[in-house]
Amino acid sequence: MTTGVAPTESAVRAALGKVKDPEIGKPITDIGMVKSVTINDDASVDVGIYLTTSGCPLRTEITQRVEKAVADVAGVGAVRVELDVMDDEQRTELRKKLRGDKAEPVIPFAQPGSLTRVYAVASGKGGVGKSSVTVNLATALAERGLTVGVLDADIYGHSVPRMLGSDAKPTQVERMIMPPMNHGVRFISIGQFTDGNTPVTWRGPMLHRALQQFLADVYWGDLDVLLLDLPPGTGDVAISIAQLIPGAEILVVTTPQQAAAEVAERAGAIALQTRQKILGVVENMSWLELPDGTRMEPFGSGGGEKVAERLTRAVGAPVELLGQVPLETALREGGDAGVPVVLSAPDSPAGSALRAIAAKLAVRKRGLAGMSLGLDTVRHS
Ligand SMILES: Nc1ncnc2c1ncn2[C@@H]1O[C@H](COP(=O)(O)OP(=O)(O)OP(=O)(O)O)[C@@H](O)[C@H]1O
Repeated sequence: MTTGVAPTESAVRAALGKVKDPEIGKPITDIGMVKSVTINDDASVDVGIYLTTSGCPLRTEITQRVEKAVADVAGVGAVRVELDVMDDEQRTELRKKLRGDKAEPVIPFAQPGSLTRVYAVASGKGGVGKSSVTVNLATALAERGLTVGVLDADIYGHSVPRMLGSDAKPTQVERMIMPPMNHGVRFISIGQFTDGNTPVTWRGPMLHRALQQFLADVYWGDLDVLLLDLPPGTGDVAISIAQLIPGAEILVVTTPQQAAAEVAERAGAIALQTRQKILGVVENMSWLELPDGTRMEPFGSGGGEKVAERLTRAVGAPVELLGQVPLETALREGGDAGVPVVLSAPDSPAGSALRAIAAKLAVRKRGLAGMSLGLDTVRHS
């Protein structure tokens, strides 16, 4: 924006202070990424930027953000961005800045005072739409302005990256893993660390260690919500999560058809055993809307409500049916195309239902999650 007024370095630096690194989510001026600012006589500006790694997949985006911010400063002519890469010392500095000086990474969500709500999405069996619900809720929450992460811990299915429409790999800065982001959602999947579609057959301690790493070594930033896509059924992963993040709450996804008693019993048993709170139930594939507007219920009806009722009795605290999501081609297509239905067809019946569930989750108070379990009473009754 050339105005005849010569641009000042402080104005350019102030503009750079508004540019955030897409992965780290902090201003580039705060994390040592601005190497130099040179204002030339012809009002053009040269900006030197340090990338965290040479293979940084976001170099183009960072360059564009910097160019745009600087070009908007009064008096600035052409903008040139020159990229450089941090050396080891600078990366260590960055890690310390983000992580503090701790030798061993800790799980931020397990620390007292953590403000991140952690929702572990579970189902009694596979194929009920657990990953679809996770990804859509995450995207809808991000749309509402929340900072959201998804950890795909479904070691059998890991479909989160596909459903979020990104095959980007995480980058690594020192021992920190930077999660890629799409549709405003940061995500990490076991699938990003395995070759192709090789199924992962980790069990027990190895799996526990992998989860611990994903929770501690990944730089998630200050999340409002972290959603965990658990493998179907109950087992090692649910127990590990409860140990690693005691405040995580369980969100149960079921279909109307599922044997309510069975699902509720298992989820309830896990919650009691791990002393976790059950956030609520989402019924998926509830009905199919026919062209004439009538509803067909291929999987029967009432499953979600029954699961919620039984869970309420099992844990002795109210468990709500948070919503019912109809069967819809747009939802499946959105998952396949990597654009969740809450974005591709937000006003479709499934898109609206999922957004309404996200709205319920969004208004829950930060930091209170899992604090009052009320389960001790149940254990003794
Ligand atoms: N409401 C719906 N309408 C149409 N298709 C759906 C709906 N919910 C899920 N699907 C489709 O059903 C298939 C299974 O869904 P998804 O992968 O989300 O289930 P899952 O419970 O996570 O399965 P797994 O745990 O085995 O990975 C996907 O192809 C998905 O697009």
